[in-house]
Amino acid sequence: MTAHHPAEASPEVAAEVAVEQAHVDRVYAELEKASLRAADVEADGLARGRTDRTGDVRDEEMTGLFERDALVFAAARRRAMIDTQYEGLVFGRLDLGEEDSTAAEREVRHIGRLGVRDDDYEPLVVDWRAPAAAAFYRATPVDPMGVVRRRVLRCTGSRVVGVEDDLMVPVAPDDIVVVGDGALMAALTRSRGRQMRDIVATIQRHQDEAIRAPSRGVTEITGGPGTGKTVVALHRAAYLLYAERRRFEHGGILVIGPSAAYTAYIERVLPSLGEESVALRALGDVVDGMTALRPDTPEVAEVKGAVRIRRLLSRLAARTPDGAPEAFRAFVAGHAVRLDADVLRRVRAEVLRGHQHNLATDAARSALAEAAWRSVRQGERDTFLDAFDASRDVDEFMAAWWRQLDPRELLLTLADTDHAYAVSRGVLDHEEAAAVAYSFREALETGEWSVADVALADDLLARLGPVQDPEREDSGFYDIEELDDLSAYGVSDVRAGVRGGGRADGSRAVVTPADARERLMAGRLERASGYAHVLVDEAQDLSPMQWRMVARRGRSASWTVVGDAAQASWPDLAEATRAREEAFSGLERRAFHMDTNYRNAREIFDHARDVILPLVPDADIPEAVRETGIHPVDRVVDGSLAEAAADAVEQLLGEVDGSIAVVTPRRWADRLGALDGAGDGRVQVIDPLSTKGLEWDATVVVDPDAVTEESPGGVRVLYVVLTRAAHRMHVLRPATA
Ligand SMILES: Nc1ncnc2c1ncn2[C@@H]1O[C@H](COP(=O)(O)OP(=O)(O)OP(=O)(O)O)[C@@H](O)[C@H]1O
Repeated sequence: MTAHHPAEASPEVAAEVAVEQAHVDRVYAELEKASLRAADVEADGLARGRTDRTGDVRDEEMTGLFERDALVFAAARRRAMIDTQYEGLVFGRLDLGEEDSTAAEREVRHIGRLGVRDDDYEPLVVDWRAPAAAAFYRATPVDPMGVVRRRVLRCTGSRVVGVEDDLMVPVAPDDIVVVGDGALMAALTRSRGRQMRDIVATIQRHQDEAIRAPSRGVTEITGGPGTGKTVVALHRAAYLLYAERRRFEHGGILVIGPSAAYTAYIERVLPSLGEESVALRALGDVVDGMTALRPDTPEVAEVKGAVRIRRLLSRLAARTPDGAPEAFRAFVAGHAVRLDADVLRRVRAEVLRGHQHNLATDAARSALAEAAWRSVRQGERDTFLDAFDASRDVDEFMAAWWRQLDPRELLLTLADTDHAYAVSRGVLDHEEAAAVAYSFREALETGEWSVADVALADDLLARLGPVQDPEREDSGFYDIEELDDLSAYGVSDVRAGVRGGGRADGSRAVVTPADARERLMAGRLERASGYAHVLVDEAQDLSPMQWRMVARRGRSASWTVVGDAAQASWPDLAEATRAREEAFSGLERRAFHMDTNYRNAREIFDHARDVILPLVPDADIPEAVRETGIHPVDRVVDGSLAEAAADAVEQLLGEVDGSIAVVTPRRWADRLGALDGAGDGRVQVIDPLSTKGLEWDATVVVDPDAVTEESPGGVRVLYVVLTRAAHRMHVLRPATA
């Protein structure tokens, strides 16, 4: 499906390719030289610069040279990575000048993933994010910005394999050759792999405006399916890191997407643009120390995601923990002290008004001492308090009465239905409380948290504070070395093995109850760290509780927020919008709307549009730019659905070069699982919700009515599913019994 191979190129194209190849060769040669030179400089150059100083000027020269070479050296290393994994380092060229200029009068400027200069400090390649590259993306025939011709180079590693030109002036000067059918169309018709690619060579003008918008405040990017929202947002992250490197390298950029399948899908885009320092997190992976892939049922997800659950969490956090003593009895300074349950409850409530539980051990001890003194009031107060402080009985009591509480432990208490009823009185009805209790029993059976649980744990973490290490005195002076071994503190890398998405067939691993609990409690929950910029994709899907969780990580951040309401799977948009507005309160806003669908062939998108519009008349419908003449197949299957799906896959494997998804609701997942990995790994079987944000060359959509029925967002989720295919789509419906 690739449009041009050098072998097929006309002599005219071949000549232009040769011209570009000569320049690309120069760039690589320069990088090679600089790489060797920088290695030398690294070895001894800097030291010589310091000792053999002949004055400030020389010193500065040396430093300047070192810095430049170090940069180029880093660039050379990055280039090695780019060559092995991505498309070419140099991807664009501008010919700048007057409409009737001659070659000698025109400036030629090459654009690439990073900037490279020659020995004379002349730019051989301009970084795509530099102001000098803006015209590459912004020039149009209406506003050419001095550009006569814009050229996109297609490279494989260091080899130029094709060029695509756009003329920005009505008539090309005589010595300018214009070849190709336009780079954008060539890019869009290409086949898709398992991971998203960058679009750095073909960013469109309106996309560039969103990418280079100032970082301040909140930048909202909206638009229908396939309009490039995600890819634009990721290029924006790369741009911000370039334009304001100091600020963003310190605070960092957090990118949040809907699922682990999504983060795995997009994870190559930023490294391909030279940026690796961005934190990519799925919604089940936002809180350090906890990872969740499992979805709840739509009903439970709704209960866990709505703000009213906070009342329940607040009660959980304030409760006297299970197993805590009901009364305090001790001899202190010769007095028998007795504090009953009521007094203890009052002391606890009083302390929690001003402190987070896990950080309040000292405050609780002091408050208890005061209460004890009030109950005695004999002798010297200070003597009493000193004795209280030194008492072993008090130590023992405190260890049981005010032990450290892990948010996850509190959540798991809800697995007990009676307890769930008790703490949810007036907040949840009986049925809801029972469903929540059931969901935590599922966690205890599977050893897996649900995605919605993560936001609940984070809320509790904000109330309780992080769990504190056991007192240092306990571990003894000579044990200090062991403190480096974090496993002794229950810290393990829970992030391992998360990639790759949920199990499409809904199967469960078998685990013993003890293993399950250990897995649920593994690692340590960490307090939210603040980021300088937070980018939220598929923002329409965040529940109010998830917005609160994300907001804790962006208290002083600027934001990029990407979404499309018509693709929402969260049912109460109004409540979610309120929670989101709280996160952004007072920040300046700017909005970008994308209205061209670059993904779906028009025939496929028309099909999806006809499904959504009758039910969501105000859906944001983009214009699909690509027509193929190939209509999707939509048919009722009389015989076996699994066989029909296998046939469709077989056919599509012959028709497209790239990736294929079989999207199936839960009820058919078992029967279709065998197709996963077919076609040498080109075929993926996936559940409807996990398709959010992803795309394939072709899709087989199984039982669309069941997709709607099983999904929290109903037809909106079916709309997501029907807009994932770039080139071909089969929709298979079971015959009704
Ligand atoms: N300027 C461009 N050049 C080449 N490809 C592009 C361009 N803009 C978008 N695309 C391609 O269009 C497809 C859709 O982009 P993307 O996934 O970012 O859309 P989206 O708006 O986030 O979609 P959705 O909301 O449906 O998940 C991707 O394959 C992307 O690479």
